[in-house]
Amino acid sequence: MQIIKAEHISMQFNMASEKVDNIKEYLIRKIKGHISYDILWALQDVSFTMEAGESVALVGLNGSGKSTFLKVLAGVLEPTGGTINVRGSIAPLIELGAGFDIDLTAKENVWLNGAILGYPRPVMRTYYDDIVAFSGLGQFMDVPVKNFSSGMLARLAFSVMTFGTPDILIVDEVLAVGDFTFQEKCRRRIAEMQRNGTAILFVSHNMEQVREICTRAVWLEKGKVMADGECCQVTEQYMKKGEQAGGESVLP
Ligand SMILES: Nc1ncnc2c1ncn2[C@@H]1O[C@H](COP(=O)(O)OP(=O)(O)OP(=O)(O)O)[C@@H](O)[C@H]1O
Repeated sequence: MQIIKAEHISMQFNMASEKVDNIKEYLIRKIKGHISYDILWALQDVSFTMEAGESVALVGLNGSGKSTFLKVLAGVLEPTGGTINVRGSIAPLIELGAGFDIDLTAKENVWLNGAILGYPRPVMRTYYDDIVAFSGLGQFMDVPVKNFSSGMLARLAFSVMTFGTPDILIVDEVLAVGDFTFQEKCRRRIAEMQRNGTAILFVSHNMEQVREICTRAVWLEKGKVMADGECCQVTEQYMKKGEQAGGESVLP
């Protein structure tokens, strides 16, 4: 069963092309129509489908459009063009700390995120202890998350997003900031979710991790799909191209 169907997706960003020193100057220029923008196409005519239970990696150099595409799929960004159909629930681990209120404690944020994900309070009550235990942050649950390190935030976010069995788990580079003990735990949790039928959409610059978790890969470059196919083949093509470019930028 197809759970994601994205057709001809494009995403345009307007990048201010001159420096404005303060908000007052910005507003005056904006009212006078004196703000100029460069147009950047972060995604261009990207079509993508995903079957239930599949594990797909998005690979590509910095700025190639991976996070933008995940945000579009998760409904965080409205694409400039194209259509998207998603069947089922998405647990999005996209931006570290997104979905958290930094002034609230870790405990309050667990409840907040449970509500955002649509879990009733009695369900959250049954999951709460497991979420805390998995995060390993038991003694920090009453601390506001603004005082958390990026690794602690990643632990909390991963724990909150991966309880239950969402239809699709989106993981964007979040594992990179956790320490090796937590990365190992996350890998085991992802494998367990895969066994339970959750589809995984995974972004990482670590090709070893990508090959371990995914069977298919999609390679993005300058917002376009360069290849879509068997994971080892696509990642090899992608790395070969990178080596040939000798570290040259492929930013849009
Ligand atoms: N909110 C935004 N406003 C303006 N430009 C943006 C915005 N978000 C992304 N971009 C631009 O879109 C392009 C693609 O960015 P994106 O974050 O999707 O790349 P990425 O492949 O995830 O990169 P990385 O591997 O560095 O995380 C970049 O040039 C980036 O500057």
